[in-house]
Amino acid sequence: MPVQRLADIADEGPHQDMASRNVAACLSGASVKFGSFTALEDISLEIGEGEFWTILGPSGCGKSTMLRLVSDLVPTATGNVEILGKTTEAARLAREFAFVFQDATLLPWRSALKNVELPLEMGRKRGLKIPMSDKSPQDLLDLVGLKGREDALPHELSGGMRQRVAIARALVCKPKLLLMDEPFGALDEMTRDHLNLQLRDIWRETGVTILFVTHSIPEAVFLGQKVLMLRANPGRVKQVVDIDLPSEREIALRETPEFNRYCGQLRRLLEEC
Ligand SMILES: Nc1ncnc2c1ncn2[C@@H]1O[C@H](COP(=O)(O)OP(=O)(O)OP(=O)(O)O)[C@@H](O)[C@H]1O
Repeated sequence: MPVQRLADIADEGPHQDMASRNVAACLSGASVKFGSFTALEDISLEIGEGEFWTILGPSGCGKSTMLRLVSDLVPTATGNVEILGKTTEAARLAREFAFVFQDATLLPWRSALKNVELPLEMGRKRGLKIPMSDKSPQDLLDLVGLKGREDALPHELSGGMRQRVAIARALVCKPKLLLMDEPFGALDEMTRDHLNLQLRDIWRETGVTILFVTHSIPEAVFLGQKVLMLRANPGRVKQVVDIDLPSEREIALRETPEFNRYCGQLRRLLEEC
């Protein structure tokens, strides 16, 4: 599958200056309970605007719950969560964030372009003043490498293409925060590699903050500036690992000793969780 790369990206742009960063998400001693079960406990984190965080941890440790907490889908039992200085509810109403799930959840009777336009249409129908990307839905489809496939119906697209439509749809309301829950988990390795490259490009082009849940250690290292390792029972922060790798990431990076050192470090951390 040909990959459309963004040739004109010269540097890290807004992502470079980590010292003077604004905060996209601030969690202070946040816990989540389901009945008497504590899913997340005492989570304190500051995620800077424009940063790319990946989240790893054993099955059931609370990775998805963490995204649901940030996106106002589950309440805090204790502690506090702020998104761009707002409550999670205010951030949700202002459409500060968007979700991409493992399943693209496209409407099967609408074309790729019509699926991308859907959030704008729904906003208009409800009379909501919603933010719009500087890029048109067509531009966003181009950005994710689907130029020429705008009229295709979801069943005419591959799984990877459907996920790209879902990413374009997530970007159409210009979210400041993109929450991605194993979006490439069901795809074959080659397609996943291509989409990893494209996602890095999209991140650098748009400046969006990304929280990305994955089960794959190499994917977490390849994508992230920081890897959040959660441990289980109850879900707590095990460690945040800074990934100090070049900002230009090509697939060949995965064969370097530095990359494999990070993978080894995270594998050992995961074994301790
Ligand atoms: N609505 C709910 N009601 C009760 N328990 C829940 C609910 N949602 C999640 N849980 C529990 O909270 C814990 C964390 O679930 P979560 O889905 O966040 O884990 P995860 O790390 O994303 O798992 P996986 O890696 O397997 O996808 C699990 O024990 C799960 O059973």
